[in-house]
Amino acid sequence: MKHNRVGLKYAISGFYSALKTEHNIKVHFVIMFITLFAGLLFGLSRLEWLFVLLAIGLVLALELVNTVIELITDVLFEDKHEKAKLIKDISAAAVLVAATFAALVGIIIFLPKILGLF
Ligand SMILES: Nc1ncnc2c1ncn2[C@@H]1O[C@H](COP(=O)(O)OP(=O)(O)OP(=O)(O)O)[C@@H](O)[C@H]1O
Repeated sequence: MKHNRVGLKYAISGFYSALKTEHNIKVHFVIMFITLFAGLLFGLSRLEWLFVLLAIGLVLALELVNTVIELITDVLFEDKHEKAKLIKDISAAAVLVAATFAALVGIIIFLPKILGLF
């Protein structure tokens, strides 16, 4: 139990470090808060919340993994290297796929509600 608490402390510390140093994570964090606020404002259904939360969690988790992959790549390849480029570009592509899915979820759920306001 104590071990779990210590693990959680390190995980939260890792999250703060990533948030402080990674611009993309900051941007996704701001988008997350705006989306959650909009969700509360529009009174999303249980199913809509499920998709929104899944999409947000997927993007944030992949951003964190992408950050780790970038860090490891920088340690392994100090100079320019074809493989380093490939690793970073594919890792960034994984985030892009999740972010695109999240944007689609956002459009499908929020667009009809926003249009309904007019
Ligand atoms: N060691 C390297 N060798 C070859 N290409 C590299 C190397 N490091 C980065 N690149 C290329 O430059 C791009 C930008 O890399 P950079 O390290 O500047 O930013 P990042 O760490 O991928 O992203 P960010 O810092 O914006 O979160 C990478 O996606 C990759 O295409």
